[in-house]
Amino acid sequence: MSKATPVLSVRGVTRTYESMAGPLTVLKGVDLDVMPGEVVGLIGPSGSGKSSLLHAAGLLERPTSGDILIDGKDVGDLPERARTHIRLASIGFVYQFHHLLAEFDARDNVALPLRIAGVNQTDARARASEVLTALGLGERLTHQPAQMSGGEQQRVAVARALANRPRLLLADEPTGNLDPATSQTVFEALHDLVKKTGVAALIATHNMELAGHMDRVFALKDGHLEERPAESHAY
Ligand SMILES: Nc1ncnc2c1ncn2[C@@H]1O[C@H](COP(=O)(O)OP(=O)(O)OP(=O)(O)O)[C@@H](O)[C@H]1O
Repeated sequence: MSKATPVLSVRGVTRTYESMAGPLTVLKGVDLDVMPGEVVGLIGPSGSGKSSLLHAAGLLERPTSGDILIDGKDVGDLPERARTHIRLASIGFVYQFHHLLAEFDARDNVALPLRIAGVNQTDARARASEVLTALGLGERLTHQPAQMSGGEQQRVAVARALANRPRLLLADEPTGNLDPATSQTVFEALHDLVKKTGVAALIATHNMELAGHMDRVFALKDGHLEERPAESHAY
């Protein structure tokens, strides 16, 4: 039986920034595979390079060296247009701050990227409603961000990232702005949907309680990834 292909493969990735004090290498040869339906946690102190790794994995930046493979395909040598296409079609992002559009309701915030991807209004709204309902927001479809709690707003951001049915979900401190109980609710909703849809998820977090519920956890230390022993007890 052939082994499944990872959705994301990071191979020997390095990232060096030029700074006033000289070159700063934050990633020193990172290897990581994330499989379909897997939730992988990325931990490490502030400045250890978590966002740098997510930006490389999300094709937002090119690593200094090493390869990024999406569904087994090396995307490093592709022109920017092709990388943008893969990003729009296959990768969803969730950030610490939701960046929802204030004048749009929940459904239209989620439908917007689908409209940009060419889905018609009726279908985009139907799919947005479906994902929002799956995240427990069926009663909030026509609420604007200001009419929702922080946790609800962040679940809308998760719905927006997943509405296009991406292969890969990248989240940078998705619950960093929420209180512990709300963090847990948002994470549970995200985790549940990842497991249902089979998307591969890589989630940077400072929240060790949440990290304990992920399938595997890696710590970034001195530019390298170290796997942390599983203490996970799945939801
Ligand atoms: N564009 C840049 N130019 C120069 N240095 C940068 C740049 N981006 C990041 N850095 C530096 O690289 C290091 C890693 O940053 P990064 O944002 O990846 O860390 P992080 O682990 O995500 O931190 P945090 O948990 O605070 O978000 C930091 O020291 C940061 O100052």
